[in-house]
Amino acid sequence: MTKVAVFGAGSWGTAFSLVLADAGNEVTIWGRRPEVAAAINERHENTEYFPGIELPAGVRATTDPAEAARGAEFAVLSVPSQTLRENLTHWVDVLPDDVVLISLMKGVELGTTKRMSEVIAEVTGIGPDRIAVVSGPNLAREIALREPAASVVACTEEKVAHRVQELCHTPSFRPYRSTDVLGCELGGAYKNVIAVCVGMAVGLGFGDNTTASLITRGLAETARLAQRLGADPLTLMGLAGLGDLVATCSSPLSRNRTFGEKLGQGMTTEEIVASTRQVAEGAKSCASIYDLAAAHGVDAPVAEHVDAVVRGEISAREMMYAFIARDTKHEKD
Ligand SMILES: NC(=O)C1=CN([C@@H]2O[C@H](COP(=O)(O)OP(=O)(O)OC[C@H]3O[C@@H](n4cnc5c(N)ncnc54)[C@H](O)[C@@H]3O)[C@@H](O)[C@H]2O)C=CC1
Ligand SMILES: O=C(CO)COP(=O)(O)O
Repeated sequence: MTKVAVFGAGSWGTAFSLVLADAGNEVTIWGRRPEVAAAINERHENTEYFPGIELPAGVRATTDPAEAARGAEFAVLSVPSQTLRENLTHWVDVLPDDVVLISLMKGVELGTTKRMSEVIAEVTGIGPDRIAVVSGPNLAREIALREPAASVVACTEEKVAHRVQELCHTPSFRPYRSTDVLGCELGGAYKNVIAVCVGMAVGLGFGDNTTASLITRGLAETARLAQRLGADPLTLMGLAGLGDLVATCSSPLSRNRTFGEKLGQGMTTEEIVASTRQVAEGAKSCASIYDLAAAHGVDAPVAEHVDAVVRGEISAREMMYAFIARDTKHEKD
């Protein structure tokens, strides 16, 4: 049986642990809160995030990172993106030699504009051939309910992507493989920003023309930056791009879309943050993605305007009409 450590007992860390256990692996989750770890061990349930959903017997939990990592062939990282660097600094010494790291996170670091795989490489010194990412239309609750879904496992070393693919293939979860780590990560992080934007349109009471226009132009913006950075534009047409974008922008389960909806209804960022414990990555990554685009001379109006609304500099309504007022241009530009 393969031993897998999962760092992060939130929604996706827990749901992905269930996938890994369904695939026949022995999973130990590291969680910060003792009561969450105790409920997983004693009741086979993450009472905080998925009350009522039974976790397989192959999933255990601990608050001790060394215990979670002991003997693990793979270590999955699933904490909020902006906390990864600090957390990983504490975990790096307990990671077994030759471990393969798998990032589930969809964000870009503020200040450095680094993707999560880049932060992992920097903090651990592990090469890209042992760092994989999993990204796709995978709303955690639907995955935990074993509703059929597909995803992408990306690693620059295809053999490793293949190993991770086998690690998480179950009767309800179908992973495809890719070597385009950059495209997959950027697709996942950018769609969160676009979902915040779409949520604002929903909150303002606008209909499907508005949301479809934002989704489509948001995807064009993502592909533009991805291509400039060296990704394969076709990755953005796949599960980690279009697939995830559609799922997140259309689902009331999405935290990012919900965050935007509340902005559209007139709540401030501070009020929304105070109203939930769950992370909406797009509300942070809008700033880092905009910085990344600006540094590479790429036009990124969605990231730029979402950031301005999140900061309270303009209203959601002003953002919507600012998009329409932009200079006309060719659709391919
Ligand atoms: N929830 C979903 O449907 C999906 C989420 N993701 C991504 O997975 C990553 C993790 O998100 P979720 O599990 O959904 O978030 P969550 O908000 O459900 O859980 C985050 C977990 O991290 C913990 N945490 C918060 N701050 C922390 C800190 N400073 N140090 C250590 N732990 C901390 C929380 O206690 C919680 O256990 C994000 O990057 C998200 O974009 C990706 C695919 C699906
Ligand atoms: O990444 C996700 C689905 O693939 C989850 O989206 P939210 O973080 O917006 O809930």
